[in-house]
Amino acid sequence: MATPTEDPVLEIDGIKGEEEETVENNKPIDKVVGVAGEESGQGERDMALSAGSLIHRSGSRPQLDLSKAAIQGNFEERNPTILLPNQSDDIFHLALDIGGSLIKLVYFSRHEDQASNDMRKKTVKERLGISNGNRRSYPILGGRLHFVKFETSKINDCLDFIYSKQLHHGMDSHWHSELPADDNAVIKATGGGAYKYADLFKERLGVSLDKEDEMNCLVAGANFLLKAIRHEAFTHVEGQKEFVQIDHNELFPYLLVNIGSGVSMIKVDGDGKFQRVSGTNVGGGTYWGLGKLLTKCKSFDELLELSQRGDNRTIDMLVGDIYGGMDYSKIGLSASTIASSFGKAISENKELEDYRPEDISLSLLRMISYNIGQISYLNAIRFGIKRIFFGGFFIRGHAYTMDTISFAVHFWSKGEMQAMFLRHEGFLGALGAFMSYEKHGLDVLMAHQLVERFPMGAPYTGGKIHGPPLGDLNEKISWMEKFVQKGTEITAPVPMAPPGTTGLGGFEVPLSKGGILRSDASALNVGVLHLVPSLEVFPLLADLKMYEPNTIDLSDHNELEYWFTVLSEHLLDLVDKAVASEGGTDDAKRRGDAFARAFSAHLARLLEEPAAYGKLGLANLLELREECLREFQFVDAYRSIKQRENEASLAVLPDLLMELDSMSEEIRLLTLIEGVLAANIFDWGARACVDLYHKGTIIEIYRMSRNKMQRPWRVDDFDVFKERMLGSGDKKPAPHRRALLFVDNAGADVVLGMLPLARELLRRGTEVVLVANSLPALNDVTAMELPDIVAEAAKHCDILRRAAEAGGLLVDAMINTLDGCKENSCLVPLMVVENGCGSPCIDLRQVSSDLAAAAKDADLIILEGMGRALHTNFNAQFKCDALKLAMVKNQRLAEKLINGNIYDCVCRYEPAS
Ligand SMILES: CC(C)(COP(=O)(O)O)[C@@H](O)C(=O)NCCC(=O)O
Ligand SMILES: [Mn+2]
Repeated sequence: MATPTEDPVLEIDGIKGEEEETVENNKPIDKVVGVAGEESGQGERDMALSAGSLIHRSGSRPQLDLSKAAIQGNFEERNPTILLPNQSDDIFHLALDIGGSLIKLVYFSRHEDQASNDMRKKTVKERLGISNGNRRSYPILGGRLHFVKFETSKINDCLDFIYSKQLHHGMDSHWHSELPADDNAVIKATGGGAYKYADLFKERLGVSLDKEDEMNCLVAGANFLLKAIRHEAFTHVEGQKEFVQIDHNELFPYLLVNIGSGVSMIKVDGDGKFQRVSGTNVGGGTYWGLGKLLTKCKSFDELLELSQRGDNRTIDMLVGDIYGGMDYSKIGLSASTIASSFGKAISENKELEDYRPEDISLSLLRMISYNIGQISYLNAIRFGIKRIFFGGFFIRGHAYTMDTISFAVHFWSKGEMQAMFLRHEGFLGALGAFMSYEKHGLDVLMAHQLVERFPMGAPYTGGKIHGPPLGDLNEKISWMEKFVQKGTEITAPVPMAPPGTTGLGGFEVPLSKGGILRSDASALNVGVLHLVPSLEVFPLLADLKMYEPNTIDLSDHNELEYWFTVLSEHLLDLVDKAVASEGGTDDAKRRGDAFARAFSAHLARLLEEPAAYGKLGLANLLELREECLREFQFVDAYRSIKQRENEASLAVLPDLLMELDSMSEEIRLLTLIEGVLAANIFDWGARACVDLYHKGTIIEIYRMSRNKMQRPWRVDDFDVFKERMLGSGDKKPAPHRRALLFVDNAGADVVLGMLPLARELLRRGTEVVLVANSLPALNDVTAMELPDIVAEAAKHCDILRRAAEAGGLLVDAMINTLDGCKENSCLVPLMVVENGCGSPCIDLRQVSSDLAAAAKDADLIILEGMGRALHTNFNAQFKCDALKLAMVKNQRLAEKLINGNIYDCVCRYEPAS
């Protein structure tokens, strides 16, 4: 049996961390499930202990209040501190939904970081007018919300799990094991099991279950998910998932159909405003109960799997059976319509044993799903509701079930209504129970503060615990090694029954494609939700509703296959670099191997079902790769390459600056833009460029690239840009107030390309903010690395030095400034902010609050590189002037996007719209 994963996690954290919650080094009452004292857990605990004395405590029940949460951190921190100004005391940990077949857990854990004390960042913040408001000055808070499920029949495993993580205690005893457990500990719980198992919880864990109304919880959970998670709802028609963007203002009313053992139909009119308008006793329990009796199946999933090989025509009475093979066209029924589920069994002289269990299961599944779809439709009609969301563990991500329900809704509504499903369908109740704590703060969070990630395990196990929790990375790797053997079965497309056996012969025909039906029926397609209260929408987007970051939509299968091949081919080289970056040790090699397996498995899964992880664009794939590297603790695979290229480029920078200074303004501007485009060739993420590096030194390649810069470029708006910058004739336009320069790669790209351009803007009186990644991605320069690079460059350039001083980038110089050198206050500053991401691309719906603050006074943005200006944001429209600069380092992209060739350049200038 595979080891466990607890996958869907809401992380309340500046930048993500490890997915697995750590396990405390506590002694068990009876049996500990988990790994004691593993490294990260101990670290987390130690930090918590040392900071504990700073936290104000009271005797009241611990609560979590995320309202007005804001990040407080510095460039050096991996997990910047989040301050919760309204967080009064401690936090509460756990909420449960104990259903007939599954127990769902939502629990919160938090970890601490040191407070930020970075002078450099503080000054930049002051410059940018970012205030810390009324934040309290204790060093907290980051955390995660985890989602886990167990089979109810294995409730003891669940209790062990809760015990091993000490989830049943408030934070005090969790982090201070010497403190006595809280005798009055109460856990919010919903579902029938909250009553049934209350005594067991008291007996085993000494906690009381505080029962929450199930409907209340379902609605609260659904409302939260539908408002806060971008790709939560989807339609499922003929095997195809389509994500539906729900406008918050148009969400209500909707019909929530929760299909558990029985079925509830709830009309939802708002937060806390709902009415159970109907239901049916024919639900998941009926399918499983009857199915068990009729087929001797041992589990729900086994029964579901059987249905995939079934042919219901052998047992259902079809219209054609009654009408001699003819349609009953007068009332619109085709011969293949089910006239009566199981109806054939009356007329045939057969016993139960004469029917195939597969056929019985399919007939049952169709009977129940159609029936639920039909009753839901009738209720929607009754209340004039257009949208129906289906949830509950009956569905469990099973394609055929969803298709059947969708078909029924479509059929009866004559296409007027669409069934929709929820990716986190199984956790509605538990999430709602969590939200019933007095102050949980989740409801103030918005879509842009949630980032969904897909750590290994999540897509396959859907948060299901199969054994003790994964403790440390080592265990995860062992699990990966086992997983990969099994994973070949899991990830490879499931061989299906020939067409006609599953879909044909029914109540009209939902044409599910065979290959899309999966045998692992519990695939919920849920990832990990990181909750990052500090993220904001980039305020300069012209129209958020119209904004789509991805230029390449991978729903075109050819495109998908092409990019998958590119990424697969790149994998070996990447693993080499990653392993080398960690000293090439045996441990690094093992992790490298695990990373390669994990990433390949992701690719295989996505190739099989591109919508498995939500809406998929190229940017998501590139980010997935970076996240996967981090999951296996490769912090910065290109670290030494970046250093080497920085050094080489800094060495030639003074000569370049001298050369530039000898030019006229016009020629200089052109040379600067050429320089940016030419230096963008240093891209370790592009196959063609990596091959180039074997053929020459950095400086040789740079020269070659510069010499090839012939205008016109493939996209060439330089003249319009020049006019805006320099004017024409006597007209001298005012300089931009502030420019945001989204920089790309380390080395020549930033040092010989973007820095000289920044210098030119500074010289003209424009404030410059260099916007760089928060976390490493390929050879992209990070915000943490930039100040040193700028400081080095400033040694050879007065303009850069003074601007960097004014922007607080040079710490020593800044101290002088503080000592009384007033002169600097009138200088134009050069600053650095982090963008909030760790990917070669950028989704401007989710950027750091620092960047959002810096954007407020900006009237020019310059996006540089393939990732930021082409793969994403090529079509983005801005409220201010925008310049997009990139060299296209991929032949196919060049053909598709600009009808050109590899190494062609893009200089797209778009004045404020
Ligand atoms: C990963 C990248 C977007 C990085 O490009 P950059 O933003 O550094 O210009 C780019 O290298 C890329 O799309 N690479 C994959 C395509 C290829 O190897 O041809
Ligand atoms: Mn890059």
